[in-house]
Amino acid sequence: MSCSQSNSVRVRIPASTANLGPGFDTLGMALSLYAWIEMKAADQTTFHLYGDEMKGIPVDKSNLIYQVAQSVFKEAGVAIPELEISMYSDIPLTRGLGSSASAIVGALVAANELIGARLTSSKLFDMATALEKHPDNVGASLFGGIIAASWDGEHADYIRIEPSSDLGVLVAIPDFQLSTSKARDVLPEQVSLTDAVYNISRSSLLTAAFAAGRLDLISAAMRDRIHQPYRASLIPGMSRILNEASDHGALGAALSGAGPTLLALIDKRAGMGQELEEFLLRTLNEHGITAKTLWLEPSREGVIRMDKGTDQRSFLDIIKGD
Ligand SMILES: Nc1ncnc2c1ncn2[C@@H]1O[C@H](COP(=O)(O)OP(=O)(O)OP(=O)(O)O)[C@@H](O)[C@H]1O
Ligand SMILES: N[C@@H](CCO)C(=O)O
Repeated sequence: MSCSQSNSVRVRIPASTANLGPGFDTLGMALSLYAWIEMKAADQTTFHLYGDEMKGIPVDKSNLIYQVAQSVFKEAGVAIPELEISMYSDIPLTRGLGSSASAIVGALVAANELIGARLTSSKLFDMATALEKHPDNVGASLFGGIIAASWDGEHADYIRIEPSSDLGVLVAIPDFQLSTSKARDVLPEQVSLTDAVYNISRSSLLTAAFAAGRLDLISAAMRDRIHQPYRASLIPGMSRILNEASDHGALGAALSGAGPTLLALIDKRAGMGQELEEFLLRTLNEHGITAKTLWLEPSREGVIRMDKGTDQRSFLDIIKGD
């Protein structure tokens, strides 16, 4: 592989929320919270990880970013065994905001750009979904906006929906981590036909409501019976928040991904919802959970390459300035 040692690729990847209530493993949305990855071929593999969210991430070849990059090179039939990888992230780890998906998507796209974009975005989506095991987080981080996706074990299909410009997002991020595998372990092997129909109807309605910009339907459509009730014991206060968030100004509320973050959607035309924010924090506090809130937007852009076009800043300048 003739890849100049000085060529580097820098990408910005959005966080994501998966499931959006009833759309378990299928409906995701990109969020305006980001991670950045810089990658270049090197003589020896080195890592530069910046920021509090990178604590505990391995800095050897077992690192997820390195491993994913190598899978791209293998798929494309090229060899770049040694890499210099820099990463900064504002996406909290293991909280239900798609940190693993952002790392996978960033690594896939950076590695693919490094070799001249030999793999298609559809191939990258399939590889990302195979790694993450479900398409909702990775689809949102790749393509931005709202993603409805399905996965047959080999190929992922998706439709991207442009989020309404009136849609705002409030997340309450508890001060504890909950791994996706632990949150999946509490789910039942089977659900009843009644619960399946309950979810299919709401997930279909929610997808159509997003596509049509019908924010008034979100409250009814965001209810779920196949994952949130089973995960409630892992997040004290969650059931009350999901049941009562609409009384405090939310269009709807859901567990974000596998949790523990809770997400509420709002109509920005109605104001920024201080009462809603206080309700979320107070309810979690009453259940012994401390949390921080963030006001976010849907991210219309998915992963983007930052070293093209206007942005010529160094990686460290991005960390300081963005
Ligand atoms: N930048 C990174 N580099 C290496 N590993 C990472 C990185 N970001 C995340 N990971 C791995 O992913 C794990 C978190 O994945 P997990 O699926 O449990 O949570 P999440 O992706 O934050 O949330 P969710 O999937 O529910 O939205 C971390 O514990 C870490 O092992
Ligand atoms: N759809 C996944 C998202 C977490 O990665 C779940 O809820 O388990």
